[in-house]
Amino acid sequence: MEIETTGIPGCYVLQARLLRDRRGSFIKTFHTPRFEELGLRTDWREEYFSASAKGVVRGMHFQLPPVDHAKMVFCLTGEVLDVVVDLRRGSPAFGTALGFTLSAENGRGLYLPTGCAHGFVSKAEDSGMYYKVTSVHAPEQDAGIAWDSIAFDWPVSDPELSDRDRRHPRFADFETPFVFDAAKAAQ
Ligand SMILES: Cc1cn([C@H]2C[C@H](O)[C@@H](COP(=O)(O)OP(=O)(O)O[C@H]3O[C@@H](C)C(=O)[C@@H](O)[C@H]3O)O2)c(=O)[nH]c1=O
Repeated sequence: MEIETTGIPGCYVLQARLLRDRRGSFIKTFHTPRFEELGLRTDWREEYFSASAKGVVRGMHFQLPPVDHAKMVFCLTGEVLDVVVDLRRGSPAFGTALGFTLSAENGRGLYLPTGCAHGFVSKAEDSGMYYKVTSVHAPEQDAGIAWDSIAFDWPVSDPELSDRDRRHPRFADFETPFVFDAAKAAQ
């Protein structure tokens, strides 16, 4: 596993080693000693996956304090354009939205620190997204901002959305509780 920095402090592209043989491929998505070496969190509390049809948008999601969490995501089937927005007041990247193509083919994942919103658009007929998060699901603190209220040029204009995702506040109206701490950017 190698990591690449992004324009959002503490948010990293995870480049897993993709091993191929005549049966198919093998990708390791998490290795405790390697994550510790890289200064990333290893205290994952839940994992889950979802499948999305082409053109579906999910997001932009995060959990509110005190049950906010770091998150890591990989795309196991299909392909997504994965999107991250920095919601941390005082961050040099506050409000910055970045997109990353994740697929089983490229073996790329994303590590998001606390204080970032996450979403994606599915670019394939069946995109499977796999997550780990550092706190358990808390429905009351499970929050979001509207996918189309961020500074990001989505490749879709009228995507399939959940009812919940239609109701999120706009980024400009969201009073963020997250504060940037440079010493803990990846936490
Ligand atoms: C996220 C989550 C949802 N659920 C339930 C709530 C609901 O009935 C059903 C589907 O939930 P959602 O509509 O929130 O699923 P979804 O829109 O796929 O939510 C996901 O979106 C992406 C962008 C993320 O970043 C993830 O962390 C997660 O928030 O699953 C849980 O029971 N536990 C969980 O951890």
